[in-house]
This record gives sequence, structure tokens and C-alpha cells, in this order.
Amino acid sequence: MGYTLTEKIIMRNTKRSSVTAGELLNVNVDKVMVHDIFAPFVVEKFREMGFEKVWNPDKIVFVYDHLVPTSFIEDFRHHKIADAFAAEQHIKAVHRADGVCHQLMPELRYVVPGQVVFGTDSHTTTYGAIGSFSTGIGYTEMAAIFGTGQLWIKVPPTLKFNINGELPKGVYSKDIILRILGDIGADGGTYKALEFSGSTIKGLSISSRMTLSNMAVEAGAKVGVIEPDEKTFAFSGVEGSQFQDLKSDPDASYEKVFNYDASNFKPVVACPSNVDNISDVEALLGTKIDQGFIGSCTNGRFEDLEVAAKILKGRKIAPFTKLIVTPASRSIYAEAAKAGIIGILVEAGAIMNPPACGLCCGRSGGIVSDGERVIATNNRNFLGRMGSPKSEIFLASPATVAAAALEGKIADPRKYL
Ligand SMILES: CC(C)[C@H](C(=O)O)[C@@H](O)C(=O)O
Ligand code: SF4
Repeated sequence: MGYTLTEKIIMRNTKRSSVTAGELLNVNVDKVMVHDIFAPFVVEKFREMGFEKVWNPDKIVFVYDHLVPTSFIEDFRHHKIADAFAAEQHIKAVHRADGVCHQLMPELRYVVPGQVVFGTDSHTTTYGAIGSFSTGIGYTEMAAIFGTGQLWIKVPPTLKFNINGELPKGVYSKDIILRILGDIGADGGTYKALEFSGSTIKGLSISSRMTLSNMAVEAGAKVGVIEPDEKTFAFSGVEGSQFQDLKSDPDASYEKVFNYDASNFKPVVACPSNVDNISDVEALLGTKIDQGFIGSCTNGRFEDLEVAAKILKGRKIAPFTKLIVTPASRSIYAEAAKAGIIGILVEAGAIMNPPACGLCCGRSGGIVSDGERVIATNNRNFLGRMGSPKSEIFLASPATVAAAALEGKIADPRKYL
């Protein structure tokens, strides 16, 4: 009997010769990420559980990104508690202002293919893009891992998305995942593994693959995985020969298989206030926009800033429209600056935010006010997510956001490319 990629990663981790979807089992945790919102709660639970030493300080990464720059005095307490615990437990990986956790974990190679990784954030699914089993957990489970290095999971059944062919101009992986969310619904992947495959996926950059895996959780999925290949091995700096087993078997069993022809994809937008409330951009043309946001762990990478700069170069954003750009990490910021991309965006009228979560969750680095409409490259448009509950959030690709910022209303990016 064949196994899926997700089952293979779990078998590799547990050294089992077989696993079955739906089975409960203990995995050996390869790496964990704790961000600044939950760090104090993990530490408190860890002590309450009677643990004294973490199971392996080299497998723990702290990232301060949700409360950076600190907007409220009490937020600083989170960083002080995490700093003290890291010192006490000899945890060396503490990133205080280097970027968003889900960019740093793969970018700094804390996560590599074939690993089992947990994070105190729902978008920990992002690292499935490099072939890991990675998912978000609560701070109680994280405290238990700190003390034992293990966690029980239920092996998720897999929904397979075969996507083949060439994406049309102006259409990106964000349009793929939004279309899939529209097709299966925000609960269509509950406790499932989403596996993205096919020639279109193989043609995507690692950054573009991360957008797909990042938003798997928006369908309720446990993980969003992609078979590691030469691109992955180069990105992660690993020898591919040790990962040749990390692919689904031809006779693997899936709960459902979805087939898409890439040429049928178009620029789409998730309309307020659900990620599966999808519309073709053409049906929304002319909808007034007050703010654009390009950033987050979904689409704040070099290629995202690059395509926005391609559209905005030599142009100015519409009057009374704000465009906030937040690179997903300091290294992306520096690379984009060196390439002249930041200059083009600022010249066009963009405001640069520090590389952190910022406006994405309305915690630091701006908010969307009453009655405002924002079109954003992040992954959630729940009521009030980015500020006022009387604001509206549209989700789209960086190209669609850039086109909207230019016109001050929702626009089709294809005419600018
Ligand atoms: C704050 C954190 C718990 C939350 C998450 O887990 O996703 C945030 O990162 C988000 O994007 O909504
Ligand atoms: S960038 Fe947004 S989606 Fe990503 S971890 Fe931060 S708040 Fe969550």
C-alpha cells in the first residue's frame, strides 16, 4: 500500500514502517517556534507542569514579531520574560527584530525538509512548502513539548490538489490558494493535509509555494505540504539525496483529489469578511480603496515587493490612498533596498513599515480606521482584524494590491504588466 507525503514525513519521524490516516501517535519534535505574544504563557505553563529544563534548547526558536515595534508599554513584558527564560535555559535562537516568524524559520534554515515542527501560531503550516509537517499549536501543548520533546497528533487524511499548466500573466500563487479556498470553503480542509502538486507547483518559486502552505490553515487544514525538489534543497541548503523518499506514492490513498488547469486561473479577491468569499477582480473593478497593505508571512517576500515595484515604477499611488509595505524579514528589506525596489515603492508614495507582523493583525505599525477599505496581501479578513470592526478588508496578490493603490480603487493588475 502506498503512502502520502504527509504520512511519509510522520513515518520518517517515528521510524514506523506504516501509519494510517486517523491514527493517534506520538511524534518526536524536530523544532519549535514561539513568538512574543505567547512566550510568557508557554513559560508559565512550563513551570506549572513542574518542568525545570527544556528538552533541547537548540530546538527552540523565539521570535518577537507580533509586538514589534512595541506599541503598548505592557507588551514589553513579553520580551523581558522570553529573554530571561532563554538565558536561563541556554536558548540561543532569539530573534528580536529580524522579521516575521514564518519567514525566518525557513529563511534561516531552522526548518528543513522532512521535519516535524510546531509553532504557537496558526500559520506555522507555511513550512509545509519545504516538505515539513508543520502546524500551529496552543501554548499548553508547547509547554509540554518544552518539557518532553514529544507531542501526540492524529495523522491527517490528505486532500490532493493537482495543478498543471502555465499560470497566465498577472496571476500568482495567491490567486491559486484564494480560488481553492473559494472552492472548498473555510472549513473544507478541517484537520486535513492539503497536498499541492503538479507542473504549476513545480514551476513556482519557494516563496510562491510558501503562500499556498501559509493559507492552508485558512481552510482549517492541519498542514499544507509540497514535495521537496531541487529548488527546495537549494533553498534549505540540504543534500537532496537524503530526501528522495519524501514524495507521495502513486498508489497513496487520498480523501479527495482536485484537478485544476492553471490557464483557467484569474486574479481573484477575497471580499469582506471571510477568506472564502471569493470574487474575480473584474467583478469588483472601481470599488473604492483607502489603504493598500503589502506584507505579512503570506506575501511579504522579495518577489512580492518586486512585482509591486514593477507596477508602481515611475507612477504615483492615487491621492488620499495609503500604501503600507512591510517586508517579511530584515534580509528581504535589505535585499529589496539594494535592488532599488524600496526606492521605487517610496517614490510612488508607499510608507515602509518595519519587518514584523505590524498592520497584518492590527497590533503595531498602523491600523485601518472606521469606514476605511483596505486591500491587503495577508491571509485573513475577519471583521476588525486590521483595526476597526467598521472597516472592510479585501485580500489579494501583491500585484492586485499595487494596481488598486495606483487607482485608489480595485483594479486589474494585468493591464499594468
Ligand atoms: C496572534 C496569533 C495567535 C495569530 C495566529 O495564530 O495566526 C496571528 O499570527 C494571526 O495571524 O492571526
Ligand atoms: S504576519 Fe500576520 S499572519 Fe503572519 S504571523 Fe504575523 S500576524 Fe500572523
